[in-house]
Amino acid sequence: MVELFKYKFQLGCLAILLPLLVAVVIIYPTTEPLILADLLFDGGMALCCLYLMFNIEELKESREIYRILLAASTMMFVANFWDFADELTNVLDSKDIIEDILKAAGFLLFLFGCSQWVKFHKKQCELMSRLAETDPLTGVLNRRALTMRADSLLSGPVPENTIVSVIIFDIDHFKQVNDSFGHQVGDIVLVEIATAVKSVIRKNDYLARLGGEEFVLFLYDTDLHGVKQVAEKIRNCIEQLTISHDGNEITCSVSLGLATSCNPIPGVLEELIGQADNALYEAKSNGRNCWRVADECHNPQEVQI
Ligand SMILES: Nc1nc2c(ncn2[C@@H]2O[C@H](COP(=O)(O)OP(=O)(O)OP(=O)(O)O)[C@@H](O)[C@H]2O)c(=O)[nH]1
Repeated sequence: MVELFKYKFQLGCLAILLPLLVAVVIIYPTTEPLILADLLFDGGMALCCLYLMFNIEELKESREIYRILLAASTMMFVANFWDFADELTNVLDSKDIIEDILKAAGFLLFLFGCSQWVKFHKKQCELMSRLAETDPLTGVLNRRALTMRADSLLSGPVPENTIVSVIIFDIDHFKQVNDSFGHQVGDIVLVEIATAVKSVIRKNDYLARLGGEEFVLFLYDTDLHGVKQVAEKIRNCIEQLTISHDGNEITCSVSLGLATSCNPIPGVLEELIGQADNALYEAKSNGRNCWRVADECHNPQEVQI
């Protein structure tokens, strides 16, 4: 009901101003063109400001940015409408200076409000793209964002002989952590593990959470020797990690599957994830807390760095 009233009120305001503008054109056909143009301009500006005022009002957000824009559009509306009424009734001159000051102040405030709005909008866009790209629990990338990043990297010029690799790792017996300490502690463990892994990889390696307790790491320009070193670093750092919570000391281990490709084209990531997943399965069946390489799955070797 309130909404309807407001909508009607808005229409009502427009309905008053529009006929006034029409009246100007009809009643003053002999008016000098410049004065007529001035009248139309002031009336048009008053209408635009009124429209802006109501649109900001309808947002119902009491952010500073909207308050500034609302104040600016109100000032400009009052000044323009006043000017318009002044010219129309020929009361002229007396208050011109006040109208002009109000108009100028409103316009300056409006410009300031617009610049603030651009900054606010930029921040909102950044926040939204961060939310769309990251896993809310651990803050690492989600699978979709990882695929997009890898594909865009590989669709550009890639130097010859570039080798790309993938590591998938999964926390061992994570169900036991949840069952023993609760789901919330399980979440803390996931965050700690993601943080620990981030601390041992390069800045340009992409870490993402595939879901549950499974993570994937995309390594650009990393050959088999390199990916084995990274896998061992991760395995070792998680093995050393102790998470303290409510007097409990929680330790974990991870199993890892590795895959490498010397054909770095868009789409290769999905292929590598599939291969690394098979290798991860091998690592799990071979006692966990170890890594296996996709091509070597049928002839698994012990960790040797
Ligand atoms: N706390 C928490 N637990 C999760 C989340 N996602 C999945 N899980 C749990 O992770 C556990 C995964 O269990 P399983 O798939 O049996 O794997 P596991 O116990 O780690 O055993 P292995 O992988 O074979 O070593 C389940 O208990 C899930 O409920 C999450 O976001 N937070």
